[in-house]
Amino acid sequence: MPHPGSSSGKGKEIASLYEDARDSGQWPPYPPPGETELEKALRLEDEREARRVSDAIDQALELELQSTRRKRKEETRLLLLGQSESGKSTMLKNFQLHFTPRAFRAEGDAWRAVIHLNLVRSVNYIIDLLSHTADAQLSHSNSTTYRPHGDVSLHSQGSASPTAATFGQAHPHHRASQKPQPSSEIRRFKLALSPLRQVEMILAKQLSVHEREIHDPSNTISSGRPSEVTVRGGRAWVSLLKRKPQDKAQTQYDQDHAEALENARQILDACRADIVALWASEGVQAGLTEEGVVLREQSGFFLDQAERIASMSYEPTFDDILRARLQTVGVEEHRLVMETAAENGQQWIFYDVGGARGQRASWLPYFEDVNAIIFMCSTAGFNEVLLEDRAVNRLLDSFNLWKTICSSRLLSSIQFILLLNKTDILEARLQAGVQFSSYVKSYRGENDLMSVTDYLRKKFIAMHHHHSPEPRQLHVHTTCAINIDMTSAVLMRIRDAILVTYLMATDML
Ligand SMILES: Nc1nc2c(ncn2[C@@H]2O[C@H](COP(=O)(O)OP(=O)(O)OP(=O)(O)O)[C@@H](O)[C@H]2O)c(=O)[nH]1
Ligand SMILES: [Mg+2]
Repeated sequence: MPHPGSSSGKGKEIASLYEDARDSGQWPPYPPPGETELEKALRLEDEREARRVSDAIDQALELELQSTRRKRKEETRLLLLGQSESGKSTMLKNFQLHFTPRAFRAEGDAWRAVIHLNLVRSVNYIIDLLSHTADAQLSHSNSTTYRPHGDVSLHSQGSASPTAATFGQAHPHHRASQKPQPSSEIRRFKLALSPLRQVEMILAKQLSVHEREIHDPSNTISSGRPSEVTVRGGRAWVSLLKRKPQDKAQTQYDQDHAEALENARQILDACRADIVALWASEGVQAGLTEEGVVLREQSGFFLDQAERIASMSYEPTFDDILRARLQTVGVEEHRLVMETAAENGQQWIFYDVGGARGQRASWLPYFEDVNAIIFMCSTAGFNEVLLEDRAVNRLLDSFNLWKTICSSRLLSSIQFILLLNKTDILEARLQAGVQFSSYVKSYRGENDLMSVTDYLRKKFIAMHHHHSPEPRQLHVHTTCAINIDMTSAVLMRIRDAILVTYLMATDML
């Protein structure tokens, strides 16, 4: 909208004088000493003009504010919060799949490169881990990976609050320090799969992966897992990777890009049999067990489907896309224009944030002006530590984050939705005999999924009650965000809850 004073330089100048005088608390400005009648008449004319310009500015600002408010009322804004890997982006994908299936399907191709990079990084990680003897030993002490014998390092940070949980201390177990040299089998795999280093480089480059992410085996091994995929420039990679090689009207850059990806696919396809053999090898599995690495439970794990995914004809399925891991950096805005009959045309705006500790400061500006918060907690975090701070237990970090979010005054009148996610991993661990009570000392219930999720639900509700500045609605659901059917039932309930808030905000209820 043009500025009311912009057409008149003089008007603007006078308006600014007028503002200065008003800011200094002196209005109307004192007449200059010795003012003649003519000067006085000119001054009064200037003042009238200044007042007119200033009023016009105020009026324009007010109109703009009203229009923004009206527009915002027509949109539903949702903020996804939670620690890294709690499943925020995966939940967003579920929303896209359910409410904007056409747009989401169009992104399928773009996800292929991310899935390929996830797969290739797992392969390169295994080879590095099992062939770097000394580094591999380092990884054992630093790993964030779940260990069946419960030797994840935890810090008890119990507080006097009635909602604080008490976590068990670590029982580090030390292994003998000698480790065999890489076996001839690993050396053979290393040679056969060496072209995958190039594939990793190509994919990282095409996805615009952060430079610090480009492969460094020692970093990867010491983190105890394949490196994360983090892209630069928000969602730009999606539109870039959506283009097909046969598209007309491509720039040279687009063509080079498509060719590079095609190249990567061909190399991957040529290595397919060796990738499958690597993962099927008893020696490799024994080596991973020896290192205490459970890749199957890690984000972006695709080795079980390597045969299908590494093939030249591979098309990502929705299941694959939900399992793909792409770390969020900063805050991404996703505008969903609903395609479903009941919501057709409605706009839902999701703010998907990076959940790692270093990212959390960027959340604050989004606290104002959202209709609801969806807070995600990984229930599987009870025996895991944060990647960015291995001294901190994941569940305890979620508890503390939840308390902070609940106590924020900015959010006091916002609707809260809490999703207790990754229940599939939680259940698998409990069934494997990992005792929840060994990590959460205050837990007295049975070691099964129902009892543990019930405990967590009550704990989070109690914290919400205790820390909220004023009473507020809270909806709690247990989820497995990679399970489309289970999640779709939860989505309907979230949609209903949000719709009620939306109708209330637009004075329709
Ligand atoms: N097994 C299982 N995996 C899940 C579930 N939810 C998410 N994941 C996987 O966990 C990984 C991390 O999920 P994301 O959605 O990327 O996590 P995030 O909260 O967005 O993490 P940041 O972007 O780092 O803040 C992905 O590979 C998902 O496929 C779940 O319920 N069960
Ligand atoms: Mg994310």
